[in-house]
Amino acid sequence: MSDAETIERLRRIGWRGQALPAGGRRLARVVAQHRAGYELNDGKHGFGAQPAGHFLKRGLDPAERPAVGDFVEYEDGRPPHILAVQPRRSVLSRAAAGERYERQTIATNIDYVLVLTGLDGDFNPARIERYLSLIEGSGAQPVVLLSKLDLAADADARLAELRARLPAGMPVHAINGKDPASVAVLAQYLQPGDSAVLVGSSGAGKSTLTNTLLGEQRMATGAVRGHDGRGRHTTTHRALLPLPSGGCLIDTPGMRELKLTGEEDLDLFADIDALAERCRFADCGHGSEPGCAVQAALDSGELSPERWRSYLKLRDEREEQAATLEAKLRRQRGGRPLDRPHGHRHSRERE
Ligand SMILES: Nc1nc2c(ncn2[C@@H]2O[C@H](COP(=O)(O)OP(=O)(O)OP(=O)(O)O)[C@@H](O)[C@H]2O)c(=O)[nH]1
Ligand SMILES: [Zn+2]
Repeated sequence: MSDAETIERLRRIGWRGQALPAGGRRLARVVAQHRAGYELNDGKHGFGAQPAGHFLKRGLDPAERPAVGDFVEYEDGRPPHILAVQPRRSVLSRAAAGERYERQTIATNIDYVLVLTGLDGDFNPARIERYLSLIEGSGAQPVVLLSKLDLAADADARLAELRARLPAGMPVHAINGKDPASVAVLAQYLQPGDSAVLVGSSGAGKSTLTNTLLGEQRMATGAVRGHDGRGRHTTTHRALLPLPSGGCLIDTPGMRELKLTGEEDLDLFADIDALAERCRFADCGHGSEPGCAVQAALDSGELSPERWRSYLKLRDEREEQAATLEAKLRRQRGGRPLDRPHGHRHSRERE
């Protein structure tokens, strides 16, 4: 196969690089990560691969290991070996829930994160804001999608509520995930070379929307879920799905259970931060302090009470999460605080 053909094939699965690697190395995208190794796709075939030894070294920052979405250079063999990870254009990550403090990479090289919420009982603006804060800083663009438009009597009110809460300019689309005409509005995020992930709680309609985008029945949906009818997880694989519109969808069950990392910026609430800078006291608690710009904005209606409450909730959640992570890390280091190098232990303890 010619280089031009290879490049064309890789572009189809989201590669944005210019030159193919030299020295007999090939390129493919990581579509799944298992305990036993990786699954790669080169735009034509899926195949298993192992990471080269240097990726397994203890003490290596987990962020440097190959992750779903990565374009990797590999060497053919039995099995093929991943030798290098190409620079990433975006990284979605969260705090790992495990023993040690680690940032877990959920997916890389994602252009759009489609945050899907049903306009039914699933509808929860606070949860949408949490997703958005997870995406903040990743390099990917969030898009808010509301499914089950066909079932919702109060869709307009819910849309208005949501738009009032979200930052201006945040794309929001209400769709019927079962209807190709309704879903067509998403083509702008799924153009050739684009990579998107679909996140949202179980039953929100991720598989349904994926099927409509694919134009075929590729994934098991809740409709064929069988006896319990409660919408338990049915999607058991991760995959890279090239779409007819030219983009591709990466399916990452890892994002389903959302956890804040304690590291996110609260950039979503930049307007509130700007307000707080106008408070008379730099350490204003925005309660009953004199000259509090936040309270003044609440009084004048410039800041809505809902938005202020979500800000406080998100901030508390983030602080709690950060404290948990810090406690974990401290336990792991034998009780020493975070930034204390081993050699300074005795002198610091006398302080
Ligand atoms: N009427 C209507 N039903 C929908 C829509 N989207 C999803 N559904 C239904 O909602 C149920 C759950 O949809 P799924 O696509 O399985 O949800 P999911 O997010 O993939 O769920 P998990 O696989 O558990 O994560 C199914 O019965 C779908 O048919 C929609 O836009 N309109
Ligand atoms: Zn204040």
